[in-house]
Amino acid sequence: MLKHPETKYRPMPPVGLKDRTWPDQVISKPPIWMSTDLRDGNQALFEPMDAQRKMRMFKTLCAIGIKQIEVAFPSASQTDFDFVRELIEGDHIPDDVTIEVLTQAREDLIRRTFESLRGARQAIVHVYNATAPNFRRIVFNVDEAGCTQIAVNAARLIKQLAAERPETRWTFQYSPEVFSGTELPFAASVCNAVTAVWQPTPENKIIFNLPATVEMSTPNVYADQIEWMHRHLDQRDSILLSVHPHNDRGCAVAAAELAVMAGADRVEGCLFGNGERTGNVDLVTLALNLYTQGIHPGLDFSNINAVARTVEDCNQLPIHPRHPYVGDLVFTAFSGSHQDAIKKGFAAQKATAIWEVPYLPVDPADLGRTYDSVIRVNSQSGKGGIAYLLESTYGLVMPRRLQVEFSGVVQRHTDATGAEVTAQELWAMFNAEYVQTDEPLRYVAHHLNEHGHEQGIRLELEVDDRRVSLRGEGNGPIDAAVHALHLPLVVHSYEERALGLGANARAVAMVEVAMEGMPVSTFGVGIDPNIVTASIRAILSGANRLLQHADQAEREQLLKGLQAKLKAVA
Ligand SMILES: CC(=O)SCCNC(=O)CCNC(=O)[C@H](O)C(C)(C)COP(=O)(O)OP(=O)(O)OC[C@H]1O[C@@H](n2cnc3c(N)ncnc32)[C@H](O)[C@@H]1OP(=O)(O)O
Ligand SMILES: CC(C)C(=O)C(=O)O
Ligand SMILES: [Mg+2]
Repeated sequence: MLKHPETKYRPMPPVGLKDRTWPDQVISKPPIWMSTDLRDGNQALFEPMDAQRKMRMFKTLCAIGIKQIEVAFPSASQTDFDFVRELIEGDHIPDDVTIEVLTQAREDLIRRTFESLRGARQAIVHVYNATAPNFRRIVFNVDEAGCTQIAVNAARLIKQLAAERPETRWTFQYSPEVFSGTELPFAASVCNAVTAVWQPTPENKIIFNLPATVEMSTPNVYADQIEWMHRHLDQRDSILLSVHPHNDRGCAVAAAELAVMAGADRVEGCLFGNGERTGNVDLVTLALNLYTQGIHPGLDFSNINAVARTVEDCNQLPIHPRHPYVGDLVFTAFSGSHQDAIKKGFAAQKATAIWEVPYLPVDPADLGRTYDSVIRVNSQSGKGGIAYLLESTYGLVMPRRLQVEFSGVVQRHTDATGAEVTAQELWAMFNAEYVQTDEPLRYVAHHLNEHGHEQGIRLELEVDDRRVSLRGEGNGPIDAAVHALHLPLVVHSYEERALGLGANARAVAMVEVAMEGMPVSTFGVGIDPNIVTASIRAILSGANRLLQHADQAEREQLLKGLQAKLKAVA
């Protein structure tokens, strides 16, 4: 990079529109959408779409609800010409959709363009010539008058050829290419010269499309340019003002939005921002930005994944995983505090209509996306995400302190592997850590019996591979089981819940236990179709985990009572 970029690059001068009104405008309705996926998008591909892919893209655009579709540059290639013919002759164009075609402002190309449209019910003929000073000087070698003449001659020819084909309902469109780099008074004067030829009326409007062929400025400058044109075009009420932002500076979406605030009626762009270089403005993002403001864009993205896969197939280009609204990762939270807030947000959302889930600007379900992949767990995650995945996938609702304890187990795993953990892996870890913990005490069976006012239990266990039978009494089965174990076990908390529904439902019991004389407490979990069995298994799980965490001396001390009992029953 240069030490002094000012020796090579010039800043974009401001427009100087002191009384601009666009900053105070609020977009309250969608613009007219025009898709140029099949033209600007198509011309920017490694391999332009073949006829089959073009048709697939066209049908997708129609299904989404786009009513103006630039389908080809018919004079550029036989494929494009034939595609227009196929659309018309095959009657593939819905009545409420208007196809559009692009041509340079050259007589032979314009004639061929009209040829491609023979028999169309309605069509937009779009003609362009570059108006920026470097193009006038370098590409065309004409002065301002010469440049205007190119546009005017083309406009005249288009008007004449349209008049010869009254069976088609024609709309005329003119683009001063590289408008973003054109002096505004000159851009307006070329457009006004074209208006004088086409003589539009409010009932029969023409389209002036003002492209940021190359995005050269901050979006506010583009908005000023559009507002300036909005004020200086002749017969503004007979003109649809269109914008066509490219994304060279990464601001095309913002530029389009500000341009609509500045007076644009129509936006040209491509799905997911395909197009020359860094792309045309992304129509999907624009539409869904409106949607999240409570304004229906008039386009249907209720199955956005299907649209994305089709577009990827047609363009043979992948969509970035972080692309707004559609990327694989945009409804995914990795970090703990985000996961926690999203989990709480989904729970709170059940009680309110207005979308308020933190960190998610849109309900994924509105776009046909599921909550399944909302939360992912890696080393940046906390208890919230883990709890959400286990709850949403397996119906396991953990008490808060168990969430904290288990997240430590997961954290050790993710720190060691560096990898993301799926819900299935979390469930396996949870089972291994709690449910299947059967060393040194393994549950075999239990038998309850009444013992006066007390609950009696006979507990069959395997202890260090030895089958034993232990008896205990208490004020309920759990208390009786604790006494039967002859361990200094204290139960701090107990929770039971159902896992699953109906005949397949199982009980999950979660206990927080400690041993007298040991400073730590831990959780034990039991799962069983029978609630008492689940509870006893939970007690054994907790006891085993405490014993596993104890050092040798502690372990011997804790097991003293049980060992004495085992000797006595031997
Ligand atoms: C910003 C955009 O996206 S614009 C659209 C770009 N898309 C395309 O170009 C589609 C593919 N294009 C093509 O296949 C070809 O360019 C064609 C078939 C349209 C024309 O091909 P050619 O006749 O070989 O001309 P070429 O493309 O080289 O254009 C150069 C000539 O056209 C002139 N020209 C370029 N653009 C325009 C225009 N909009 N209006 C009038 N003349 C133009 C140039 O001044 C140059 O004239 P010169 O030969 O007298 O110096
Ligand atoms: C032809 C015009 C509208 C164009 O694609 C551009 O300027 O980017
Ligand atoms: Mg373009």
